[in-house]
Amino acid sequence: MAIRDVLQEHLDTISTVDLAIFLLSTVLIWLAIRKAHHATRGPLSAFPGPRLCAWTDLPQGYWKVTGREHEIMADIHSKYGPVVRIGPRHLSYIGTATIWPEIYGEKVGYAKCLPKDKRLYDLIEDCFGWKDSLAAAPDDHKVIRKLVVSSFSPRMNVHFEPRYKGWMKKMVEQLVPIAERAEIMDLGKAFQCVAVDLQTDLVLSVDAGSLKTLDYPPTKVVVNGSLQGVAVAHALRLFSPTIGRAVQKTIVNIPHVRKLLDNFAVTLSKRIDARLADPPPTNDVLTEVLRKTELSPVPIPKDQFYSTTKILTVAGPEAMTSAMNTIGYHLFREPETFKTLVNQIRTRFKTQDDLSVKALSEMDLLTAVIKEGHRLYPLPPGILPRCTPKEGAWVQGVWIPPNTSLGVHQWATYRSDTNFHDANGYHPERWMGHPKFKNDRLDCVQIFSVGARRCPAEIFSWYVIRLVFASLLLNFDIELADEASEWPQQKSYWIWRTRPLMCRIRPAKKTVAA
Ligand code: HEM
Repeated sequence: MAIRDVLQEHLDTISTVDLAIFLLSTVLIWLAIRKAHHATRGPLSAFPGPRLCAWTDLPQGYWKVTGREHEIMADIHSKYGPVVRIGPRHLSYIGTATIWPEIYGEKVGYAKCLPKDKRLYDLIEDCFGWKDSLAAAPDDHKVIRKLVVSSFSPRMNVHFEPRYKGWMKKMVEQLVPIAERAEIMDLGKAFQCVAVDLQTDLVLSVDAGSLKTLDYPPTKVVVNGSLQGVAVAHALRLFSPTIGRAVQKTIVNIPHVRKLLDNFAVTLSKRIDARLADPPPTNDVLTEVLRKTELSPVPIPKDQFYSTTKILTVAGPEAMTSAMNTIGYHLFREPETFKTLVNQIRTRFKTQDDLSVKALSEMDLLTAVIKEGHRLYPLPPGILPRCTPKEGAWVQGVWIPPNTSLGVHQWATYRSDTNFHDANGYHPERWMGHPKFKNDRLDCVQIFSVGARRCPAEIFSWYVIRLVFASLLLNFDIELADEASEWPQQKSYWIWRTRPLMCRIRPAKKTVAA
């Protein structure tokens, strides 16, 4: 019998359902073999890591949702080494002075910077519809960034110094009555309020009025309320960008959530419109942004201009507050460092008016305290993910295949014993050349990132953080309250969900007994 006849005979006896099951099984088996090959023999199989992570992004997604991803990743790095495979297409690195520029720096010229991993960065655009510089694609980013960098130049910081000092005075005035009653308060509120008011004034010449109430502004409610949702959306996008986006769209369109997000965006838009209609007598950041917009050889779309202005008034204060919380918490719980710094400040400056950005930048202990705080609770604690392009990329002499998400894990880097002596301990003296810490790799700390997409407001942040702490220590005696004992247990959902920083404040004595 010819082969054709045999096949014909069998096909006649196979039902359509059997055929469908057969085809489906074949596809599933083929997919399973492909997955197994990618997990165990693919180009990333040479990297160590938890076995399940080579097969699926589920563990990584789960860690993100728990809010404890930072600690889990530090454990994973100490078990598997400096480069770990944390997903089928994900690598996490312990940062060093050379790894940072390799992943985040310009490779050859600007265009060769690794693009951001959209699975995280598109989340913001999909929530608010903002096309800001954080999430912008490389070409758009090039244009948007020019709008903001000059606003934070050293020259502009000198121009803005009287404004900074004005806001410090207002913060102190608001805290004086509380100190006179020796009350316990959440000092995090003072950090948040001064950051929001100062920044809104700087960008839009508007008084946001937060310090007047000394309470968290409405933006904080939106940010804190959405953090875990953002982590869930991110986790789903790792698993499947399409499903993740669909679920996120469903959530943000729940009427209550939509209203909250829209109110948030509309309030900001109205503030920008009001400022545009009524220019202030002295230049603010928007003056600079408008000037750059007019000079730009490429027309800047209106939505990009608004989004950029919005991100400056929202992302900045959030980052500053988070940084000041961690710097404060660690400083206030170390009596020796605290007393030494207080005495230095009260000896050098007699009144609030004496504080100047230049003089403060010469105070080594203050600088060290800020750096050590940044190191212990970096923002963000996790990875700023980048993605390899279609031709792949070379990192540390190893070829990484296309569409691999990779980045430096900040928390794991800064808590690694390979980089720091007593990595989990608080030692500002490591930044002051103390011999005990001579082997510390201080240059692996890049809290503001590096390369074309690093933070444009680094100098500004330094100025303001120094002024805030000097103002507090000059005017108040501060003590951590028992209620602050749980502060370190705060969770991270890409950024920190900060816990209250409960402190008792009193009017300052002249110097503090050593
Ligand atoms: C201690 C405070 C701050 C820290 C630790 C910090 C950290 C960072 C980091 C790590 C990035 C890179 C993000 C990425 O690669 O996705 C970044 C970007 C950015 N930061 Fe900051 N930042 C701080 C304060 C501020 C302030 C006060 C402002 C606003 C005035 C600001 C505005 C921005 C903007 C606009 C970007 C996007 C830059 C770009 O894409 O070109 N930051 N920041």
